[in-house]
Amino acid sequence: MTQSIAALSAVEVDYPGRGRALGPVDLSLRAGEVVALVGPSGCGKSTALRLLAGLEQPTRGTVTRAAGKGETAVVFQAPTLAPWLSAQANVALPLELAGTPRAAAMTAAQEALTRVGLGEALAARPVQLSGGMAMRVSLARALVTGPRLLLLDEPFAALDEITRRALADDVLTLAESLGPAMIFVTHNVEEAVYMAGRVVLMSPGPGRIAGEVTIQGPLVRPAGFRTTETFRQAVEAVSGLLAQAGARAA
Ligand SMILES: Nc1ncnc2c1ncn2[C@@H]1O[C@H](COP(=O)(O)OP(=O)(O)OP(=O)(O)O)[C@@H](O)[C@H]1O
Repeated sequence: MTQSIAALSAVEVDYPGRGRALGPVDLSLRAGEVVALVGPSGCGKSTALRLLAGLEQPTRGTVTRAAGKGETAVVFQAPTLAPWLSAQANVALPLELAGTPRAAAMTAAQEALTRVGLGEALAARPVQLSGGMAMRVSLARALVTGPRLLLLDEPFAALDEITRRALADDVLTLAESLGPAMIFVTHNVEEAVYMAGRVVLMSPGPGRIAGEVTIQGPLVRPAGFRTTETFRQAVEAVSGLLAQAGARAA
């Protein structure tokens, strides 16, 4: 059986004054797999991601993480780049903080930026970057340390459709060559089905796993995948489950 990189077992989260926000939830991420987390607003997707990242502890239940802190990378919707640093220095930062000498960190950052198509924008400051470029820098910064686990919280939500689609392909190509287990939150059903081998649906009140849809096919999707019957059926299945989860939320 493929190794579990991170797992939630019978996990529950209570927030003071709010009661149970999440659980019980069981969710396991295997090495090299791409999982999408979809569900109505407030159903606990970000909380589940923070637990898997080790950024938050559950009230009850167990979080198992084979990927250590230094092997886990998180990308948020807002790129959170340091405005006073160049793109290259931003990407080099996590390596430098981990003790890599500056010259080696800058070389690795150049390679990572080249991989995401920004080899010509090394010296650019964040203010000079478009939203899509800033997200690419964020991705390069997340991947430069060679994480075993990559978590993305609505990474493309602020971007236009064409940029989203280009980035989706880039992320899959990078995931294929670098091999981290990847889990991302999205509100976009087509994006979830396109990018993930497994779409996990959550329902609110408290947040639970409401269902799961597996999508066959290679990690890097072939041209025209969005027009295939496999894609259409998976979108229909996820949309059906999402409607049920939403009805429970209403
Ligand atoms: N630190 C906190 N204190 C109190 N309540 C919280 C805290 N963090 C999250 N919550 C609550 O827990 C529930 C789950 O929140 P979470 O952000 O995980 O949901 P989500 O599915 O990611 O939502 P969205 O899609 O809107 O981003 C929500 O009702 C939220 O208000």
